[in-house]
Amino acid sequence: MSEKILIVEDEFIVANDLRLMLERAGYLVCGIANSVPAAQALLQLHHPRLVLLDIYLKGAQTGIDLAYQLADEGIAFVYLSANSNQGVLEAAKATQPYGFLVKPFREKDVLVTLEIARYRLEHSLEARLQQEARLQAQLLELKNEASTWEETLGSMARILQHALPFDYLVVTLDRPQASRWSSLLRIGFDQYQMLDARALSTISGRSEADLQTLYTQMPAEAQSGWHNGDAFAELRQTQPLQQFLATTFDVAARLYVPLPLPNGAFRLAFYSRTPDTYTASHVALLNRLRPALLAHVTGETPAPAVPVPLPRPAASRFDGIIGRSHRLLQVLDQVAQVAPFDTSVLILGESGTGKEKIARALHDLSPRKSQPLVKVNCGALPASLIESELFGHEKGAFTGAIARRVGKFEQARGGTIFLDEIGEMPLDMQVKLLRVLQEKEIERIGGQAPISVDVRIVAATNRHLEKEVAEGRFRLDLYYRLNVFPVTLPPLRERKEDIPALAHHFAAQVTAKIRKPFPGIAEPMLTALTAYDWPGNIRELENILEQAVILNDGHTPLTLPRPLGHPRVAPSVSTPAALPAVKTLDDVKKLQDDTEREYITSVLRQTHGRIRGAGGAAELLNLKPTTLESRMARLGIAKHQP
Ligand SMILES: Nc1ncnc2c1ncn2[C@@H]1O[C@H](COP(=O)(O)OP(=O)(O)OP(=O)(O)O)[C@@H](O)[C@H]1O
Repeated sequence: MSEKILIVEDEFIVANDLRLMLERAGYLVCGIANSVPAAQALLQLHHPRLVLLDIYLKGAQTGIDLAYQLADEGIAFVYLSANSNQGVLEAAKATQPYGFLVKPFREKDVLVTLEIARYRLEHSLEARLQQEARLQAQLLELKNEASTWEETLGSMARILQHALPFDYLVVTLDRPQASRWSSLLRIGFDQYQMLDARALSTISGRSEADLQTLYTQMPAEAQSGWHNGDAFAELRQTQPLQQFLATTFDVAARLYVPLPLPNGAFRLAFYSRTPDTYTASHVALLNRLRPALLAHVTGETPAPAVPVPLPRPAASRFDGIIGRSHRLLQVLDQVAQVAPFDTSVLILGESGTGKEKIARALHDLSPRKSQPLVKVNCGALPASLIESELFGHEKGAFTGAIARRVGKFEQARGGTIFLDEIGEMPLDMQVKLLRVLQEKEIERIGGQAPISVDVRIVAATNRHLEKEVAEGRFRLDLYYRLNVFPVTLPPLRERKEDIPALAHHFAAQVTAKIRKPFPGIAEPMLTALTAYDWPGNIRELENILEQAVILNDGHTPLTLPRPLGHPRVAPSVSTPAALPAVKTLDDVKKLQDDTEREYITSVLRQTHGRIRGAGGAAELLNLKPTTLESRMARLGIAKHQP
């Protein structure tokens, strides 16, 4: 093996124990450092690929300070820590370590954690190199496309976005005769709006001349650099352009890279609304891409006088995923980034945030898209069935195994398996799953020989997996294997700007399904939807819209079917997927009437038959009492009973 490893630990006895342990396992320990400067010197000398890193060290700097440097240099690191407080753990976690070992450690845990770290390093390195090669090729291709300066910039933005996130980009081309600048605002996945001084003036209310001055009189910085969060807030105090961009586009971080040309420079300034977006690795990436980025600069054509919206790519890569909030776009960027590779992906997020939808998008964007995507709901399977469900069984393997059964892993061969609710998987199955991940082989129950399977694993959970690990319900080694590429879906309350588009989407979907006109959504309903916190996330929103459509008369805009946050009073209204087969218009009408009758009856049951007044059924249903009464008459609901 002879993998080089550095130990950064200030307790000599601990460090020495580790050294012996690692050497026994075949690692090459290239040194022991007890402080950050000592570690930096050894890093320069030996270039190890792995570092075991204590948090508290001799001197002022901690292991967390060193971790940022290690991450930038692509060196895998595993923290060694005694039980630290929550704040320190949070700070350590933010550096995205490859593993965590809590003192005192068992030899087995150290070796397993290091093995996982190596696996993750190889996979992330491989993925990074492949991604860079792809970026280079795509940027170089731009040179061959005959297009305007605007189109070239738009394509460049699209190519860079997934490796280098931004919400706004300013590109300046300095030439001895003149300088020119262009700017792009991200308005959707793969969609950008070109903004020149005139467009910016419309948005901000400042004069065009003013803006021209602001953009052109920025001192040209010679050095690359980035300002995140507080550092950007400080920069705003001294640079009026940054102040303008922060207030106009709500940006909170900036990355700046000047790329020198033989006579001039090509300058890129990326801005993000997420305060901690940029790192040295982004600067390094842009410098590596420099030849490809500059290749098209010389082939520019003059800009048209009027700003043009950039053309939309023919088909969005995320059809059916509604929303363009900054938080959702970040997730889609990650998905686009990881989709082409075989890397395992762990999708995290509260219930109903769209984890399954993202898993499908991931599969559809991958080279496996023409092969099956097989879903397994680990939470819904009894422990006794899960093994046979996943791996299959041979005829006669156990009582009741009357025929051979092919498991989900085999069904997914060449494709993707989506392990939903992975946090619910029993511990003994977790061991077997780990084996599949390591060996890429499964064994049918009662089978004679292992069967090799080429399957990409996408798992999802709404549980806090680290807590599950801490409480002994989830294996640490499996967690690290699955957590190679985590994607976290934000809850709906953190991206409220997506609510109106989602509401329209669901209403249109249900009306089309039950062939009812869609008269739009009333403004007060939209306001209430946006104000609400959505504990059930998108699924809850979808249900509300479905109920609103069913109760709607087909002419007046949709109104809330019940006060939001009010517990559902009707027996569950079926989701569109579960609607019975609807073949004729009469079926549609009957279905609508049945659902409406059921719903109104259950509300009346809750109000003990009271229609009018505060807390009455009419108020709960957001209807006029007279409207409710006439609906009840039509549906044959007696007033006094339900
Ligand atoms: N961005 C989106 N655009 C349109 N529909 C969405 C979006 N996100 C989720 N949905 C819809 O919301 C519903 C819930 O999504 P999904 O089942 O993917 O959530 P989940 O996080 O997997 O839920 P759970 O944790 O309960 O399994 C589905 O009907 C899905 O189609």
